[in-house]
Amino acid sequence: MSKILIRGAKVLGGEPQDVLIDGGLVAEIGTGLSAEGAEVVEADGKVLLPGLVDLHTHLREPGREDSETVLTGTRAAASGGYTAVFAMANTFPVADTAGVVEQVYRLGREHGYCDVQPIGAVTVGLEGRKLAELGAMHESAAGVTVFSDDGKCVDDAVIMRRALEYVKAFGGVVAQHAQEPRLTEGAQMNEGVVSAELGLGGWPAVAEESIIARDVLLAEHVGSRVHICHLSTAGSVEIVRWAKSRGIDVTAEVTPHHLLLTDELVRTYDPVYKVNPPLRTERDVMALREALADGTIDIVATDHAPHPHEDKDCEWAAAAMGMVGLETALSVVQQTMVETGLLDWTGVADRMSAAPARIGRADGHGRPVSVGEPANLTLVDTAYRGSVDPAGFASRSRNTPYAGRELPGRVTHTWLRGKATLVDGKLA
Ligand SMILES: NC(=O)N[C@@H](CC(=O)O)C(=O)O
Repeated sequence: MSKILIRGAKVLGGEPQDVLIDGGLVAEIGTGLSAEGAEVVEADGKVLLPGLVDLHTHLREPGREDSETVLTGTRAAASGGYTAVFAMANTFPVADTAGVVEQVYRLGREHGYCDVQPIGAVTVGLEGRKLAELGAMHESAAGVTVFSDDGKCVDDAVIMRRALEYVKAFGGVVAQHAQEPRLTEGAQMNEGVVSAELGLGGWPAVAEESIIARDVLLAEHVGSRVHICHLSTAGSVEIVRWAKSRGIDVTAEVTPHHLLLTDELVRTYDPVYKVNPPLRTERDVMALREALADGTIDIVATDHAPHPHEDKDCEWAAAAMGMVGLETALSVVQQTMVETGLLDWTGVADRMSAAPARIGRADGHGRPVSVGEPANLTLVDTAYRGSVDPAGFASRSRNTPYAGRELPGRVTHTWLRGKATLVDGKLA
């Protein structure tokens, strides 16, 4: 395996240093390191971060290869600086058996762009009625630790309780998509001033918050760990803050789009802004940013949800929900969290690498950038300014809300165990 010398990189935004990769590991860090026998990458003051880890990605394979595959999704991940992604279970067939999760896991390893850690469904067929074979998925070659019916809420309290009890036995975690189904029947967007004006069915904050409140109490009751997907409201933040102060073992994520965009955008009627949970208000956005900064929200997760154009380029009500996110996540976080002074690069490394790896138990990922650790790394040109051009995406889908928008920062290199997956912004 080749030697690589990354010269003059600001490790986690600190003073420029050289980082030598050898044998798939970080071999040396210092100034004026010898380049003998090594390929040199001039970092020129770019920021070096641990490879990013996404706890919430939709790769769509098997079943919806028209929107994404494990190959195209992991190429998109490498382009965005990711070295590991957790693949959601809402595929066709659903990832509710050892067979399906092993297939997805194996495809990730074969392609080699980014490690794929499958998430197992909580219930058979995501139907919410009967627990899936959680133990068998954990025992399989895929070693599933995270379980989620994402896209659907595990709304039956008894099923949720049983799932929490079951995964406790092997240190797993249930990642809840918090959406009370009856309160969101016919819902099209955030319930508020804009939905009233547009006459679109409202999706109340309480539909999310009531499930989070129930589930942190259930987690406390059974002494298990629960993770809350894509928090979108100020009230959800308050509940998670309260639960953590009580010592409940809860973690939470926020998506880049909920850190930046609001429901005002729905006035365009452009379904690119249609997403689950919906874009909320400015007040919610500010509360989510503060919660990510103070650690109430543990991680940024993309909820990368690719859809083919025929599922998005239609009238609002008929359009699919979701946005792609892997290739723009770090730029949105730079804009909303770093350039606002809410997080430094050490904080970003925690929220986008160390903490998601810890929650999902992704071995070898989210490790500090230090000697002896696996060389899972990403190099970011933080001074770059440019507008987003979806035509350049590695993802098979183009449903980004940022087309034509200027965002800061660009990932130039990604290394997975010392092997380059992205070089000068181009996939290896
Ligand atoms: N986040 C989304 O808007 N969409 C997700 C599923 C979901 O959470 O509804 C998808 O799979 O497309």
